[in-house]
Amino acid sequence: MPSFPSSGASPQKQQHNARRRQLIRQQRKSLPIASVEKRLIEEVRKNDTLIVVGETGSGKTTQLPQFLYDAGFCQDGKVIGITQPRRVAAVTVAKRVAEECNDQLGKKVGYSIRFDDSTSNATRIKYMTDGLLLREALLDPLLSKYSVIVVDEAHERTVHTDVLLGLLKKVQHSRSIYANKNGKILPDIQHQSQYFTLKACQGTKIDPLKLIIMSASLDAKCFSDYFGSAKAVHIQGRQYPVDILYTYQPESDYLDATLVTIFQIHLEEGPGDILAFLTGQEEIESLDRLIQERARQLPPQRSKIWTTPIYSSLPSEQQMNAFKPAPAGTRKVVLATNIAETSVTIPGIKYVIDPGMVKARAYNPVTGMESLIIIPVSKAQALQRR
Ligand SMILES: Nc1ncnc2c1ncn2[C@@H]1O[C@H](COP(=O)(O)OP(=O)(O)OP(=O)(O)O)[C@@H](O)[C@H]1O
Repeated sequence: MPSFPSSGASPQKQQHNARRRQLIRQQRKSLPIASVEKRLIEEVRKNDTLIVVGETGSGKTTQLPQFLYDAGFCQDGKVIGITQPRRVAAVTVAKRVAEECNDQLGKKVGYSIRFDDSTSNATRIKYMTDGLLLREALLDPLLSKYSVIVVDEAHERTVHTDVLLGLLKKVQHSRSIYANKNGKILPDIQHQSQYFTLKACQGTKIDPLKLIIMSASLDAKCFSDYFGSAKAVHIQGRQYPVDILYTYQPESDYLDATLVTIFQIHLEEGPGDILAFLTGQEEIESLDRLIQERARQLPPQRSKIWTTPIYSSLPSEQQMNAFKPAPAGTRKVVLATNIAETSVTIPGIKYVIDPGMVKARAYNPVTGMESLIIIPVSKAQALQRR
């Protein structure tokens, strides 16, 4: 939780808070993105659309909005909006950034997802799902309260993200016309729909909309072409080195292989929590049962494993358990679907097991129906899981 200089806090608590703030400052400084802050801001000033590609963990999601805020992009009460494909990412990142700003969630930094809105009039850095921004655009077609919109994890290419990108391109166009005409609606506006949208905003000061498209693994050229040769910036480096170990042969039963690997790590490797990627609730529950059974057969001092699931249909409060630290001497094993793949940082994870499968929606042209099928992950997804 964020810490505040509270007169009521005990000296130990104040000391703890000061140490935590110091640690967060150091963590922020050590992120690869910290060394390119100036350059990024210059590029955003020069270009209306910017594509930012950087390794997972380089600090894009948490730091760039803070750089933009510090550079004055929230003057005149404007808001920086950051979209995420998943609710859990919007919530956890907003909490982290509020803590980094040493502020209460819902003040300078907040999140807004369907049925849960932590923002207030003071919010200037707003994390939200892409679906939520689409809904906002129905009420305010120029998205006039935003100075910058950051579309994060654009490589996911969900229907919402793709529709949003098309819509944002139009919004940018309308806003630049409006800004160039000093807010006057002139009769030379061709499309009626554009005319009415602009007319509704007559008298309000509207600047061009800055758009930033981000990911660790997107095909920058494809996005750049779509946005009229938009500039792409690559951020080099990651926060921690990663060793990647593969199985010699493909595993026919990846669930069993995951179980074996979890116990190999637990019994043979040093401390650190484990994150295993599975395809859905059923697999997660069945692996959870198998882990409990096997753990019961271990000697008491080695049986301390705490499993915690995270998948989209799990209630939000239960999803948050995955972010809690394990009791001392216990190893946490997070069993997750691809919900934990992007923009979600689970503290304490040292080992990641990726069987390389995902449950995806697929259209069957023979039956004319959509169904969920288990398929190998894309390269982009595999990169995100590292
Ligand atoms: N909820 C959190 N709790 C603790 N630390 C966090 C949290 N979120 C982020 N961090 C820290 O901030 C660092 C940068 O995370 P950030 O999400 O900004 O990176 P990113 O480049 O956007 O990665 P990705 O491509 O996976 O979204 C992480 O490596 C971690 O050290």
